[in-house]
Amino acid sequence: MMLQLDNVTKVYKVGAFGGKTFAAVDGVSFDVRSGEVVSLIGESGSGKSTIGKMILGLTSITAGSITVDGVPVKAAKEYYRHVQGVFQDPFSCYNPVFKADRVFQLIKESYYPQVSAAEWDGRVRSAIEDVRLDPGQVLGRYPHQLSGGQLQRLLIARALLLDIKLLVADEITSMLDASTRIDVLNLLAELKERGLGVLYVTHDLSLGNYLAERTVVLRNGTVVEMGLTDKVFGDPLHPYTRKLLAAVPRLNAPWEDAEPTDTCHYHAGGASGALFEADAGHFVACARFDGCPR
Ligand SMILES: Nc1ncnc2c1ncn2[C@@H]1O[C@H](COP(=O)(O)OP(=O)(O)OP(=O)(O)O)[C@@H](O)[C@H]1O
Repeated sequence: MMLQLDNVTKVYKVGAFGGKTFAAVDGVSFDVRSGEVVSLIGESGSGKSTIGKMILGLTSITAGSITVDGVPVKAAKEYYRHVQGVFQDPFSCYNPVFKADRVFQLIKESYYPQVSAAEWDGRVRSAIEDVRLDPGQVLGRYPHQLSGGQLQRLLIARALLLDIKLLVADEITSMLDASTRIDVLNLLAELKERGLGVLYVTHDLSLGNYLAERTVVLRNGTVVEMGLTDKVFGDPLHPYTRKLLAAVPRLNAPWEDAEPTDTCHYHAGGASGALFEADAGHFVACARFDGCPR
């Protein structure tokens, strides 16, 4: 499986009558392959969710292309058999009027109508066990009777009932407490072992670091740095990445002052810059990277 984003741009119409436009995502290219987690990191508003939504066909692509195994994103049944998303707020994915396990029934009705009820029941139970839940404790319950972590895991189980190759996980741990969060992260790590590709969208660097082989750092809709997580975290080249990584705020020195200001695309005002390959597979956006006195 290969998810490929090629120069992807998303322009929203904004303003009272949609008279103005705003590029939420601007020329983004990266890929995700089978058996790997790629984390997409950026601050609020950097365009992470917009990228996730475009991959899932929930919003249109203004320019560029997104393909999964060469097939362009298509908001159609066959596409969703292989590509699924799980989102931040698990409660919003369930209808409070129905029991939570209705989400499994809906999958059966649209994808596996020929499977007998007994066989389906077995598949549901084993998918629930795969996400380390006890079917006896979660089946037959309403959403409000389950915790956020349980609902989140049920959504992952739902995705597993399909033949998924790519999971887009958008801030899925942000509403969970610390120990449940680690459980869900470990679950994603297991999915990767099974050969799935996972795009892990987060604003939390430590979580991205925990899971991902590769990291893509997004700022204002453009990629400022990407590469192996060890490289991006261990040898961050772009001042923006360094800022994100700086755990301790420099109280008496704004970071802008502490970094070179005249050689870097980021400081030069944020015009979209080309990505330079600074090191094997380690890319950084810097208009004059070669001259950067880092
Ligand atoms: N439907 C829309 N119409 C206009 N602008 C939008 C729309 N959806 C998102 N935006 C804008 O696009 C930018 C990127 O939004 P996006 O939700 O992708 O960011 P994000 O990185 O996922 O942020 P967060 O972490 O807060 O979810 C933001 O400035 C947002 O206000």
